[in-house]
Amino acid sequence: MQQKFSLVFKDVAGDSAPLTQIYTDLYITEGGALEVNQEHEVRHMETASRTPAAPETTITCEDLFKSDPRSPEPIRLVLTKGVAGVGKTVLTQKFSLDWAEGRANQDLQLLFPFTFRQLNALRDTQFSLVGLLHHFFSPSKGLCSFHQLQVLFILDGLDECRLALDFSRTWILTDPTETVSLHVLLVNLIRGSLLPSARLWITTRPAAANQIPAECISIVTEVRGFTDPQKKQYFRTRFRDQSTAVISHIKSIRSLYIMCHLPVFCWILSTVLQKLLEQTEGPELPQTLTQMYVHFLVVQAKVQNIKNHQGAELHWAPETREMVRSLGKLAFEQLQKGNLNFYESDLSECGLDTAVASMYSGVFTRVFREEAGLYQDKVYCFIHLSVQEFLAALHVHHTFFSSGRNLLEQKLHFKRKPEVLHRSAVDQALQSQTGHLDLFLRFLLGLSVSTNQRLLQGLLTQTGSDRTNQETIKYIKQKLNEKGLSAERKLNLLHCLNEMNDLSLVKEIQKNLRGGRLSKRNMSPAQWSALSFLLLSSDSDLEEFDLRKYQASETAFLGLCGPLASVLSSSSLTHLDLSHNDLQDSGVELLCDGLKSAPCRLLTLSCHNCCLNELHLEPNTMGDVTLPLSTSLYTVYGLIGCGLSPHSCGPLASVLSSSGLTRLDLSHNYLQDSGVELLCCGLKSAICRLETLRLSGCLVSERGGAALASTLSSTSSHLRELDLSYNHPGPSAELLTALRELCPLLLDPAGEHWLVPGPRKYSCEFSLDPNTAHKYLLLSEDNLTVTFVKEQQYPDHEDRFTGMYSQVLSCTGLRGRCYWEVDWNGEVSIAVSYRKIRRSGIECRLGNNDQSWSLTICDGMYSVCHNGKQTCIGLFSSSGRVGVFLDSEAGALSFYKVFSYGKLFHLHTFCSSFSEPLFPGFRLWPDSEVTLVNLNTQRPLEDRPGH
Ligand SMILES: Nc1ncnc2c1ncn2[C@@H]1O[C@H](COP(=O)(O)OP(=O)(O)OP(=O)(O)O)[C@@H](O)[C@H]1O
Repeated sequence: MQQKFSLVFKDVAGDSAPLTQIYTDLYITEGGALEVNQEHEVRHMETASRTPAAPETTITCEDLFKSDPRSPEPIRLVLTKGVAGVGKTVLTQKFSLDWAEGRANQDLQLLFPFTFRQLNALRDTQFSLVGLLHHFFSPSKGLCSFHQLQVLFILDGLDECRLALDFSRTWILTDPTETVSLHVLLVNLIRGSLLPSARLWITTRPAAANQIPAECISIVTEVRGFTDPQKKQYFRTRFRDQSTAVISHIKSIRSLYIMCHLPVFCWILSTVLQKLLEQTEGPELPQTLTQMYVHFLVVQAKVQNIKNHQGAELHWAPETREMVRSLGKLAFEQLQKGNLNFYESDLSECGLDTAVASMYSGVFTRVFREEAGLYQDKVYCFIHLSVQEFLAALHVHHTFFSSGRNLLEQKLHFKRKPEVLHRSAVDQALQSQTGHLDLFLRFLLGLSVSTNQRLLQGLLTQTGSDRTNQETIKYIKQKLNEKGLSAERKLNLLHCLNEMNDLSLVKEIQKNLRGGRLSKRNMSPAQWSALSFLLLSSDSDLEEFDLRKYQASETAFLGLCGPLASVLSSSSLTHLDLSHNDLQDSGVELLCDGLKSAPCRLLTLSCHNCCLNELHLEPNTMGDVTLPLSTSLYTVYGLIGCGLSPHSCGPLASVLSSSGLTRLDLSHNYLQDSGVELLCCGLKSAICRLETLRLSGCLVSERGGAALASTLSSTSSHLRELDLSYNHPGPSAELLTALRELCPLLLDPAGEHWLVPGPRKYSCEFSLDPNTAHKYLLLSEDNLTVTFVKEQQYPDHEDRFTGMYSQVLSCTGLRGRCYWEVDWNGEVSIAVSYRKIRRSGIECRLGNNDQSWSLTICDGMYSVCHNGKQTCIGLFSSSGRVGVFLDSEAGALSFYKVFSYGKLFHLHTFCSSFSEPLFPGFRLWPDSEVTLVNLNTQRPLEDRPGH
């Protein structure tokens, strides 16, 4: 075993290196459901990159079989899944070598590593378990009883298994000496009928994981590839002195850096870079995905030529050219059929005879590999699906430009215009539900770039200059503006433009972002997609995107929902704060696409004050796929709602119990007891990872409080922080208080009066301060109304506003949660301000400095302003009522339009950390008036004249 696993391939020439020297630690997580993965591995990898999501439990190779002290069950079967090339095989080799060399897992007395490829070759042979072990492991001869021994079987690559593992119909076998078909033997070993005390470790790509019945599996782990530090470690080991320059080059090209998440890509990239660095000083390093694969192919060809022509550095010798073309044909034809593994018959269909194929696999060891089937079929595959897609694109490109035949449409064209081929490729890729042609398209378009064609001179026919690609670029941009395309497909089109070196869309967006604005422009769908592309490929790690920085208007926000959905589904964005936004159904629908996607790694979702009054959850439509969060958030303006209906809350519990969400802020929403009870079902699940739950002001009373208390006392709860302030838990508060040690708790203020929907329950009273009133303002006797009048004679006072702005402040500074309403007439600013605001000069204008925030209504036009930055909201009416809600601790100041029947329409929310008490204040223009409404005694608005 030491001999077998101590060396791994180091480079394309077939040189090996010690595994212990090359091996870089992998990021492995514990948990995760079985899933059917229809995603392409490369896209999956792009999505799974960036920083690992925080609360995942990582596990080391040594601890795989260590039982959880809380669980009495020993670990019998570990299922490790991971996409192609993520390092599963290398991991099992490292495990075996560490064991064989006495470094780890020494409690095991016997270890039998198998690959399913090896077993496939014996699929028609009958074996007993003992016989099988004797067949593969000669030192085990003479061994026929395992009962007293700690034994581990490793079965690598379940996805390649060609044996029919039928767990429901295979009869029970318990005798390790009884000879049976191999599939019977394996089924019984896996389900524990045969050698129940033996441990098993099965590795698989995700798509095949569900072949093993859940009841047979003790734990599921996932190899996630390299984290950023691990990527760097890999390149440090590979490049030593040159590693700093190599790492900084790779980091500068985001798409390549992201791909290095996958060890097999690190290997491909290292191979290319190593050769380029050896050949020239200061070489031009690959900038796009196509360029990297082109270099990879060139490196292989050179190695081949050097072997065949005694070191002469021919670029494309005729036999190499033929070889690449035949492989391209095979790649394309099998890609169309969806095949990743091929047999001799497949090769001969492509005109490749097996002897030639063996030669190819011997030479192109790291492009194409032949698996050693002992007696049966030989199996061939490309080292990674992306290599197959690249060669397939090469074949389609070459066929079109050399013969005029468009293989995608089976049509012959006399004029070989690139756009004709490209259009059909774009159309076909866009029609795919699964995106199976996305990468193929990227390569095909990348191959049209002249620098790539120059590198392949002698293999490819030149197709003209980059100018001939303009038609294709125009077509892609046109597609990006069309309706009905999924965010994923759009993103791929952006990648295609990148491969074609067209950065015009992205540059437009960068210009907008630099200008700090997204709202002023009416952005096209293509530009919104470009924004999401930019967000995903930005050099800085995207954990947080603060839309507020760009002053997005409501329309801008809705426009962003689509891109955000694709960001969610294809990045590891971990925190999303949508608080104080009018999501609207259409925006929500778009966002949900992203929230539902399996790779979404969202941990924190804040919907603080989103007027979220019903959480409606759709049933999981994707079988076993783990849905991190599949909510549809329905927005209703005003905080009057209908509460969570029981049927819609059941699925919420299941979402919580299948997601890694750690923080959920549902404050100021209308959840009620029934909603909270259902939420608790999810919280109690062993998988739920929620640590912080904010339910402040959610109309929770005793029943909800009791449900939360019982959840907190359950062993599986991870909750470490619960905010139940502004609710009425009643006697259940005592139960909750008793659990403070387990989970810090915010219960105060509490009381029945908080069980009223909407912010009016936070209403506060204050009056205006005559000493602050400008000389054109007259206060009523009770200091609750202010009117613009002719000049008044007021005594001088240091607090009085003087100069050109007719303003007044309240007597009282406010903190915490406060709500007030004002009736206004004419043209006014409704504002809050720190006390220290200046009282004269341009600086004192409410909203025009960093100490005040205002809503101004002039000519029926509403606008908000802080620190001189004004944003228009829209046209409404020339008189009416405005509600103001301040939650200084949450850092939110919201303005609402109040309709005559009491409903609130959210206008705007300022988010800021308010460091001092805020004084309500007003600015009035001629013929205007403002009255503070006493919310306790007021008559309904419609009873009064003028409304
Ligand atoms: N831990 C590691 N350290 C260094 N290189 C690694 C590591 N894991 C994998 N590699 C590199 O990646 C290549 C692919 O890895 P491996 O064959 O283990 O992937 P896999 O997950 O088994 O893929 P598949 O599902 O296609 O069989 C290896 O040949 C090796 O070059």
